Amino acid sequence: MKELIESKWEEILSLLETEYDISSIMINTWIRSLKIYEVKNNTVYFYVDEKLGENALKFLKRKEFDIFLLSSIRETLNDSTIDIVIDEKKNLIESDEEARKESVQKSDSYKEAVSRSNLNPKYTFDTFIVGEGNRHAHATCLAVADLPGQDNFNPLFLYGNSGLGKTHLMQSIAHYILQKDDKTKVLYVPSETFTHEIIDAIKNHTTNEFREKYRNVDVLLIDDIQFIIKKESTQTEFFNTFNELYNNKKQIILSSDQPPKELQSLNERIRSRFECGIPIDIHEPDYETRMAILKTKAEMDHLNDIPEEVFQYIAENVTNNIRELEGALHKIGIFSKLMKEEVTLETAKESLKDLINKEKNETITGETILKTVSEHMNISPDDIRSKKRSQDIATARQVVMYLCRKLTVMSLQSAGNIVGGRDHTTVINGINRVEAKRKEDPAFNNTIETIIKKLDTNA
Ligand SMILES: Nc1ncnc2c1ncn2[C@@H]1O[C@H](COP(=O)(O)OP(=O)(O)OP(=O)(O)O)[C@@H](O)[C@H]1O
Repeated sequence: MKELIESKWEEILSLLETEYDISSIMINTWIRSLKIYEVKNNTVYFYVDEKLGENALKFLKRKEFDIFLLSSIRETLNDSTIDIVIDEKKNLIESDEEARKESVQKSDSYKEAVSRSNLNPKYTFDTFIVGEGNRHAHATCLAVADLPGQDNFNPLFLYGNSGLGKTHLMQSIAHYILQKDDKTKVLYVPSETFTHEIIDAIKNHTTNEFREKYRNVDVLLIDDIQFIIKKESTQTEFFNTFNELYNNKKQIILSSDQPPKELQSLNERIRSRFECGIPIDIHEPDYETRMAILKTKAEMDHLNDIPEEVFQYIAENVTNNIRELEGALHKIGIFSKLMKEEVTLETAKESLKDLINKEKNETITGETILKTVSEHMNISPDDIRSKKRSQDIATARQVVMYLCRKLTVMSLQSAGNIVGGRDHTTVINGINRVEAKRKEDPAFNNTIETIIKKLDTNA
C-alpha cells in the first residue's frame, strides 16, 4: 500500500486543496514533505521531517487535518478501512530500534551468544528498575554499553552491598553489546570460577589455554572480585590478563562489595589498576524503588492479585537487599498457591514471618512513639502535629512517622494521623528521609536507636 499511496500522493494533495480548502501554501510548506514510514494492519504511519520543526508537527497533528488527510487518502484509494498516524520521526526511529531489538532477542544466534557468554537471559536493562540508589550506576553502565573500551570507565568497577543489582547491571551491559552485535566476544565469570581456573591451569600446565580463553575476549566481566585468592601466582596471572585486555582497549567490568582501595585480598598493584576507571557505587533502593521493583516482579511472575498493602508491608520491612525483596514476593506466591488462598495482609505476614523476623511490638502505639520522640527530641507533641515547618519540628515529625511504620502494624494513613493528619505520600517521603539520614549521619542514627531502645524498655 505504501507504493500505492506514494504513486497517488499528488492526487491526494490536490484533493486536500479542492475538497477541504487547505491552501497550496500549507500544502507545500508542511504536507508535501510528509513521508510514509510504514504500513501496518492497514494503518499508514507518516513521519514529520525533523527539519520542519515543532510547528510542522503541531499543524500536521491538528485533529481536522488528520481527518482531511485521511478522507483524501480513503477517497483516492477507494478504501474506507485505511487509518493513519502522524508522528515525529524521532519516536518512530525509537520504536524501530525497539522492534529491531525485540527481533534480535528472539534470534537463535543471540540466544547462543548469551549462553556462550555465560549470561543470565533475564539480566537486561529492560528488566532493571531505576531509582535514586542506582541511577548513577545505571547511567554509567548505559554509557559503557554504548561505547565499550573508553578510558574513563575501563575498568568499570561497580561496588555496593550484596543483592543490590551489581550482577544484573553488569550483565545488562553485556546483553546490550550482544544485541548490537552477537559476534562480540563477551565473557562473564564469577571470581571464584576465574581463580579456580587459574589455579588449575597453573597446576596442570595449561596456562596457554587459560590465556587463550581470557585474553581474546572483547568484554570481560568478573563478578564479586573480593573473592579472588591472594596467592601471588594467581594474582600475577590475573594482573597479566587484565593488562593485556586493557592495553588492547577491551572493556573490563568488575564488581565487588567494597571499593578497590578497601580490597585487602588484592595486592597493591592490582588495586591501583582498578582505580584507573572511576569506581561506581550502588546504594540501597528507596521506598518508591522497592515498590516499583515488587510490582514489576509480581507482574512478571503473574502474581496478579496482590493487594497494595502487601506490597507496602514488604517494601517497608525488607529495605536493603533486592534479592530478599524478590524472595519475599516469591514466598507469598508459593504460600498462596499451596494454601489455595487469596493473598491478604494477614496471609502475607504469616508466610513472611521467618524472613521479617522482627515481630512488631503490640504494646508500642502511635501515641507512645509520639510521646517518646517528643521527649527525646525536645519538641512538643502539639508542634509535631502542627503545620510548622522548621527543620527540627519537621525532622521529629518524620521520625514519628518512620517509627510508627517500623515498630507497629499501623497503615500509612494511620501513621499520618498520629502527626496531625498527613497523607500517605508525606508519610512515605518522611520514611525515605529518615532512612537516608540514618545512613549519612551517625549521630542521627544513634538518636533513632536510642529512641527505639527507650520504646522497647517502656513497652
Ligand atoms: N534495580 C533492579 N531492578 C530489578 N531487579 C533488580 C534490581 N536490582 C537488583 N535486582 C534483582 O535482585 C536480585 C539480586 O541482584 P544481583 O544478583 O544483581 O545483586 P548483586 O549486587 O550482584 O549481589 P551480590 O553482591 O550478592 O552478588 C537479582 O534477581 C536482580 O535481578
